[in-house]
Amino acid sequence: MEAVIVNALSKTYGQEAPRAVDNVSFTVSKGELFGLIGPDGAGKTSIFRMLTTVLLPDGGSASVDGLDIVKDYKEIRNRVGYMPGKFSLYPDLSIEENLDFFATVFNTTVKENYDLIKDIYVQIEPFKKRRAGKLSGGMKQKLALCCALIHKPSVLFLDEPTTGVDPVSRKEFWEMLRRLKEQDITIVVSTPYMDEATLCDRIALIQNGKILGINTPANIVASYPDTLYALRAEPMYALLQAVERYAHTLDSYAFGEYMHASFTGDVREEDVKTYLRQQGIADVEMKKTTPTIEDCFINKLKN
Ligand SMILES: Nc1ncnc2c1ncn2[C@@H]1O[C@H](COP(=O)(O)OP(=O)(O)OP(=O)(O)O)[C@@H](O)[C@H]1O
Repeated sequence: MEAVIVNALSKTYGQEAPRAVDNVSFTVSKGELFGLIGPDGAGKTSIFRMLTTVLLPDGGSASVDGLDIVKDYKEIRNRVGYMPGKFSLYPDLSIEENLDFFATVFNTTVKENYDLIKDIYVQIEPFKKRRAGKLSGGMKQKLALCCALIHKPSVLFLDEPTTGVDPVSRKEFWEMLRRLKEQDITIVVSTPYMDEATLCDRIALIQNGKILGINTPANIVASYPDTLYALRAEPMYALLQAVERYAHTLDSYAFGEYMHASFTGDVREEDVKTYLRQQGIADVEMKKTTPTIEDCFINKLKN
């Protein structure tokens, strides 16, 4: 069964502006962990806001848990949990006061649904008297997740939950999401971190309000159309410029301590190295590399 159905959803802010969300369609199955992957301004937040009924679409339709986001907005609000990208807690309330507050808003108690948040809450419980404004990024994020879960939603929307959080807390957070998924909660999560994309069951790559592709991370990587190389030489900027100038280069960009590049099919590794030697770049390390989601994203943007 589909937990979320999005059909040609659109949103424009103001008359002159380009569409922030442009004819977006996708579905999310019950119990699926679905990722919206895209850079700042891609339209992720606008999609979340429409699906959680805090923003009206101006085109298309969508349903969550079988309910229409416009007609059934009141009922949807009881069924979804929403963790907005920006800090959503009350900084002057303590951890336990924040949680109690969210439970009360939804006519429930922390006790009633404690099982659902237990794993996460025990990690911040020692600090339960501390004000939310004084918590570390990772702790705030755990508390925000508890608050979004406390009314036992069937669909959880998490907008960039790990932005600005340290790597260890990010890893823990994704482990928590996998455990929630086992409890049959459908999760739609957005992230600008490409490495997190691989942790989703399926992802939608999104840019300028449009979906560039939807598939499992493995299938997205498998559908990368060219042979991708990682190259390195000293100095890197000379290598980058030389590869960019090369007539047979399809795509080239810096990637960590390497650069990534793809070439037209008729070019062999030796040809590239010969060309680079002619350009005065001798000691080139060049190897085939498996594309990451980020490479796939860059490739789709170009085509
Ligand atoms: N209230 C608003 N008024 C005008 N334009 C807006 C408004 N909210 C968003 N936009 C514009 O709509 C586009 C999509 O923004 P949105 O916040 O949905 O993207 P995003 O992928 O969530 O990015 P971010 O992580 O920066 O929030 C952007 O160009 C943004 O400037």
